[in-house]
Amino acid sequence: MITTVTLNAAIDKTYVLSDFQLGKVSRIGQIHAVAGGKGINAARVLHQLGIRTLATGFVGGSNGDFILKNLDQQQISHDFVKVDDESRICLNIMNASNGESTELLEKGPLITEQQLAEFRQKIVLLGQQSRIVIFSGSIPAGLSTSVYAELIEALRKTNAAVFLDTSGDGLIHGLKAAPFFMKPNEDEIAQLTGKRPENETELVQSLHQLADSGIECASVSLGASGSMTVYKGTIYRVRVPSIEALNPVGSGDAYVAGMAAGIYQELPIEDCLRLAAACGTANALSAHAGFVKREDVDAFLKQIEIVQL
Ligand SMILES: Nc1ncnc2c1ncn2[C@@H]1O[C@H](COP(=O)(O)OP(=O)(O)O)[C@@H](O)[C@H]1O
Ligand SMILES: O=P(O)(O)OC[C@H]1O[C@](O)(COP(=O)(O)O)[C@@H](O)[C@@H]1O
Repeated sequence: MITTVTLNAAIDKTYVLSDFQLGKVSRIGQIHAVAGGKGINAARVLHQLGIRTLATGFVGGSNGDFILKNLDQQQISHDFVKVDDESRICLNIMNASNGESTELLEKGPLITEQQLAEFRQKIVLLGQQSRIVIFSGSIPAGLSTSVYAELIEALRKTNAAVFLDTSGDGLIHGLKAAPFFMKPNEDEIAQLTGKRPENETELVQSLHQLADSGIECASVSLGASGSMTVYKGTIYRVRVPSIEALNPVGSGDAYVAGMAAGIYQELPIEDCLRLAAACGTANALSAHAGFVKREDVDAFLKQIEIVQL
């Protein structure tokens, strides 16, 4: 089984507008609302790939009830710690006239020490039953920025391989706990290494820097330009087909899910990278965040180009 952790679960709401302008009244065309937050998005994609998955983390209030009900409707197994505060809404305003997305992300509920202790016990039990545990997304209020590092340490006594996909100080502390896999995007790699890579040579240097700090595998995702990965000291450049992206929000989560699915199925590394990239690209075709169609993934698998640098 793969367990995904979403400490800051959300209702991912998408408004599709024919034209969106700041400071003007806008009438909304379509609305989509699904259970979200990065780990839940990854769980949905894993489920769509047919991998046994369980989603955990914290949920609260009526938004939390919506999230659990929506997971049930999608037949995604879950085991969350309930909190008193309200889970957040993450709003993506999609401007259909130019394809631009504007994301407004609430900060999420307050988590108490006691609720964290309850979660720590749960994740160790789940870790014992999982081959992979994926920690994704921002850290809600009340929790320290070292929470991911602490939880990764707590999982050391299990055999689960840990994936980490977060940003800011949580990412910087998390790196010290040496997860098996990380997926920073360009902004996040700059937070980690102190320098935004300006070209592919600098990107390679940044990836070697991550590998030197004990990460076995790290991918920097580059949106429509694909990704670059270091695995056991070798660098792979992955290029994806050019598509008419509808909504790339959640592509990073789909990429992480594809990578986890590949590692879970013990595929060779190049096939893991192909599956990750195909899932990221397939997600960009969907209006929903963290959603892929198997037929799109299969079609893209044949079009991904990988070279070893
Ligand atoms: N517009 C796009 N066209 C094709 N593939 C895309 C596009 N956007 C994202 N992807 C795929 O999804 C992966 C992750 O997307 P990215 O936007 O880099 O992540 P994040 O959402 O974390 O910033 C990319 O490496 C690529 O494989
Ligand atoms: O937990 P965070 O970092 O606030 O991010 C939450 C948001 O990230 C997303 O999961 C999308 O992330 P990606 O586009 O990076 O995959 C949204 O669906 C969600 O609303």
